[in-house]
Amino acid sequence: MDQRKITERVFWLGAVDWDRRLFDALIPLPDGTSYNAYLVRGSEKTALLDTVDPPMAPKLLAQLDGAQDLDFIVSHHAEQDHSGTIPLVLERFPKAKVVCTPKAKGMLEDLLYLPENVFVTVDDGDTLSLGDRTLKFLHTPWVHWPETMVTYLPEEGILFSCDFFGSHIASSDLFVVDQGQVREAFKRYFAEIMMPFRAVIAKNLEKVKALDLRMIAPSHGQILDDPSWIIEAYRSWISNPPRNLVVLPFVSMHDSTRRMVDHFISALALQGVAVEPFNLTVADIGKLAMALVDAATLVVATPTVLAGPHPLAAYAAFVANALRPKAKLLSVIGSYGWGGKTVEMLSSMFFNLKVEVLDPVLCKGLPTYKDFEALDRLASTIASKHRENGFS
Ligand SMILES: Cc1cc2nc3c(=O)[nH]c(=O)nc-3n(C[C@H](O)[C@H](O)[C@H](O)COP(=O)(O)O)c2cc1C
Repeated sequence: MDQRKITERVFWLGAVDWDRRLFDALIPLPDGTSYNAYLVRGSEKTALLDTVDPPMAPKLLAQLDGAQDLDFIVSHHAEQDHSGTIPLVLERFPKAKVVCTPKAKGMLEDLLYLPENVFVTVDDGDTLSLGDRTLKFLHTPWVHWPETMVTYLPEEGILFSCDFFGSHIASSDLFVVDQGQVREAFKRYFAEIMMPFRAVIAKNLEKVKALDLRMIAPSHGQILDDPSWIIEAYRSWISNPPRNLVVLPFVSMHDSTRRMVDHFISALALQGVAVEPFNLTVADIGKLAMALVDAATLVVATPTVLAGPHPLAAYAAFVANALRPKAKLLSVIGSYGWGGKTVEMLSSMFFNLKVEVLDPVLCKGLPTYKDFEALDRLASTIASKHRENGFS
């Protein structure tokens, strides 16, 4: 992809990664992704905002072929998918200065071996004149690392938001064309990357809302030329009360837990509670994260294996705890053969969540009618607690 003009003074550079299917060695990318860099050409100075993931460096460098000068490389975020090509850009433009927060400076030194003398650090609210264009830097610590910032271009009303408002989408459309189509990608990104920092994101959302905003240009996915809907979507994901929904990650080796899960899904449905089950042997962990954005209740279903939960259930519990969803209720169901500490071990893994732990339902071997009755009671308890709390 060649560089693309956004306005007379602002250009998209970067790479569309159509084939990538896994991010951070963890996150599934069903739609690929992009690494967006932006070039702002003022009447006197030129700035490149972020770079690309190192395997894509040749694409960015080719887009910079023929560029006369580059005065600044703004690094919003030290993670290598945005910063990793800074050393190569500096080789091409040795006089360029790297503009970042004081915290990012240390991190870029650590992560990229950048020497101290290439940096200009900026405080929250600082501006940098490029002549007839101005870069205003807004610190956004913990969106989603401690060193992050965003850049506002007041003359154009553009916010270069880096990972904030990002989405993993590979597309030839520079701008969002169909909000309905891309909403899930934005939600997936929020769930996987931003949800653990909800309180901080809420504050930064207020900062962004105060700007005269015509465009949000993130570092992954498409540019938003109608920023209002994504700001409202973020607000709802952060602040809306949880929904009348149970997220049910499960695993079963010999069908006993599976039979409990099937019964429990029906029992919840009969009580008017929505359920999203995730078979952990095949589940897309991004979809699980998205469901956790909304769910009022999390129930983990697992057999006992070597005295504790099945490792896949432990993995799902670890991820759910790390994402810090707004769930208010938690329980465990599953089957065992002779004994173990499955419930104790799983419950102790949710130390980040402020949840009420409901009585577990464990059965020996295959579930009997008594176990199904216990599952009915658990479903009924969940339904009434959802009703009492007004989760709809
Ligand atoms: C590798 C393995 C390890 C197991 N370890 C335990 C254990 O430590 N304690 C226990 O009570 N049952 C243990 N079991 C038995 C299972 O928990 C039991 O068969 C259960 O009913 C399986 O549920 P499932 O049909 O949903 O897979 C183990 C089973 C397997 C295959």
